[in-house]
Amino acid sequence: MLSKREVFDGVPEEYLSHKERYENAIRNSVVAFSLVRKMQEEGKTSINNYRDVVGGLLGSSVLRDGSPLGLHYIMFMPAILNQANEEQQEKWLPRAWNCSIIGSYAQTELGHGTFIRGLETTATYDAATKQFVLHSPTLTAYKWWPGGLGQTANYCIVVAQLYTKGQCHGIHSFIIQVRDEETHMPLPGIKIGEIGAKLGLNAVNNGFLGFDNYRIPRTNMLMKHAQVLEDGTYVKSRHSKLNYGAMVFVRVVIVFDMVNYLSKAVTIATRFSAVRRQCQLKAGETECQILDYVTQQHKLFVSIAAAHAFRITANKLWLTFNEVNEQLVEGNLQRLPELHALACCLKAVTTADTAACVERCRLACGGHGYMMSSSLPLTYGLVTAACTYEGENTVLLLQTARFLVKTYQQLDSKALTPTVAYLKTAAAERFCVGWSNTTEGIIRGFQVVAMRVIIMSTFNEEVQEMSRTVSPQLKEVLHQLVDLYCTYWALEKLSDLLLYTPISQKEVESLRLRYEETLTNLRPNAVGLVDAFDLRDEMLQSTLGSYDGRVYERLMEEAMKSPLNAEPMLQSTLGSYDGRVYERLMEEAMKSPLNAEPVNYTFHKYLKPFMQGKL
Ligand SMILES: CC/C=C\C/C=C\C/C=C\C/C=C/C(=O)SCCNC(=O)CCNC(=O)[C@H](O)C(C)(C)COP(=O)(O)OP(=O)(O)OC[C@H]1O[C@@H](n2cnc3c(N)ncnc32)[C@H](O)[C@@H]1OP(=O)(O)O
Ligand SMILES: Cc1cc2nc3c(=O)[nH]c(=O)nc-3n(C[C@H](O)[C@H](O)[C@H](O)COP(=O)(O)OP(=O)(O)OC[C@H]3O[C@@H](n4cnc5c(N)ncnc54)[C@H](O)[C@@H]3O)c2cc1C
Repeated sequence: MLSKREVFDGVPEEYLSHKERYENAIRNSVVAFSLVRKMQEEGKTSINNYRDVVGGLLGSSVLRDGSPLGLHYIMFMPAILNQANEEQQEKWLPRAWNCSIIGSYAQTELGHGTFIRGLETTATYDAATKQFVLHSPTLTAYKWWPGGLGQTANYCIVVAQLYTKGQCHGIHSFIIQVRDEETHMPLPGIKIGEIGAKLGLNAVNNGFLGFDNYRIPRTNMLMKHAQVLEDGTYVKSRHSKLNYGAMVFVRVVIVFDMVNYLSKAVTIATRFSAVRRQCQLKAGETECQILDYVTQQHKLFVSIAAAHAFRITANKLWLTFNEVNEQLVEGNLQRLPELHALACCLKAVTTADTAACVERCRLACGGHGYMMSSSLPLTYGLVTAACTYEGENTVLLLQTARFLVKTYQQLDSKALTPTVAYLKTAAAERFCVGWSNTTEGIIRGFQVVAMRVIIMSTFNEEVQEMSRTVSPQLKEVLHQLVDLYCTYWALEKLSDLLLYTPISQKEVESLRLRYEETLTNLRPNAVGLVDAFDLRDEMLQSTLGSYDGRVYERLMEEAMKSPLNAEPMLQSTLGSYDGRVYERLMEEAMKSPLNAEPVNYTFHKYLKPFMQGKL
């Protein structure tokens, strides 16, 4: 539906100013998200399954550099679902869902992003008026980063330190109106604006927000988990981290988002590598497709495998997320730490790997990959941001490490949840079982090393399962992809395997050979494998990656869109296509600075005195 809309054509965004980009992004987002609303009206989507539609839309590249409405769907609504009680959901969700209000999520401040217990914004309860007073006591207390907050949102979820009866109860969430619903002017007591240009996501309208003793009704505190009663009494949540649920949701969604971007980047780079020819193996021979070089295959093929591995893992994570949430509704909090550790780890590993793979895809396209029109630089800007937002990756990995260490310490006393059951066998097998260069052997090795084992074993299990129903040819290719993913990471993480498993030098050598053989075996199917991601040209938006392979024609067409090329390249008064020779000669003549004034000053100073014989 979207690809039929002409609204996405026009001047490439790179040539627009920062302000024009924002205006363009609003125009395009309104077209895109009005389709979501239409689908909702036609019963094709509902609030319960909009992750696919909205996630697909944001990750599709139709909105190339992000959207100022993204946070409304990805965080504002999930935060209401996760943290508002039933009454509050009834009040706010219908308005949010039909976009009669647009929201953002304001947690991070100038001074604190990671350490959220250190946030400085205060929400102090005034029992006399039954209101909370929101205040930013310092510059570092200003909210900084929230997507869409600059000029777009009129509401947002604000995370602030809750004070009641003189006591601080830690951070809680509040729904806050920041702009007038009619005029869109910031409300008194609200200081709001946009934070400025960034490496990427420049259409997202990230904002800042400060409060000057700004009052909101008591009922605007999101009270699903903890409450403040009318007299100011504080009622604790069952678990202090239940308030972090929206972050867990977004971390899960980000894993799906990485699948989109990785498939896109590797489709572009693989198709380009099939078109591009460079160098002769023997003098006089046709130049080779660069896709035939084993070094090029090494750059690209692991991304094809990783895209499948991440998709399968994301689906499994989504199932776990829903299972644990159902248990939470029933009051069972047992698997919350496991879900948190899983979401942290998978968000961190998939964003870091995707960013590295997208950059490899860009390098694999040589100079042309450096062009904005290839879509690879923008894609890199989008995925590298995900390494930082929604929890900086190192910090998230430390959260997972904390969970693993804790679990390891309780190996003998506690039953292990499914995702960490491997720790028991790994602990027992360390150095006891020999190394084996098979997929299962590598997975067993990684169980000891405990990195990426979740992703690897899930990928392997799912492919084993699929193999029962697919053709023998497809089965073979799927197994090659699993093999490639496992051998690639075994070679990348050799130091860990050498340190913690009995892998020998000979086995490393044969692993390397096996890896190269798998690359060669996959080569004939490489283009077919990326075609199978089924990404339309309108989504790829790349000069290098289109299905028809017209790489060079598209590069030239795009170059001609540069405003610098708007003037005729011939730059000749005599040779223009329209034949307006004399008019052009006159137009050019009028550009002479000497024609800017009717009489030049030298006439009066030199020429006239000279002509009158006075000089
Ligand atoms: C399709 C579209 C896809 C993508 C979106 C596209 C565009 C959107 C772009 C950007 C959106 C970005 C939004 C944001 O960035 S919003 C801000 C996000 N901010 C963060 O993520 C902050 C990161 N920091 C934290 O999460 C926490 O502060 C941290 C977990 C690091 C520490 O929390 P805290 O200090 O409160 O806890 P600790 O004392 O360290 O731990 C105590 C205990 O609690 C456990 N814990 C922590 N978090 C959770 C949780 N969420 N659930 C369950 N348990 C949790 C922790 O492990 C400790 O456990 P234990 O060891 O047992 O004591
Ligand atoms: C594009 C983008 C969009 C965003 N959108 C939003 C939004 O909509 N709403 C919102 O509220 N926020 C948003 N954010 C903010 C984002 O959530 C934070 O930037 C992120 O959580 C990281 O926090 P920080 O910037 O404070 O980094 P810092 O925590 O200052 O990190 C700096 C360095 O310190 C290290 N570090 C910090 N703590 C530790 C530790 N305990 N141990 C070891 N190392 C540590 C980190 O690993 C990192 O190397 C966005 C950010 C970006 C980039």
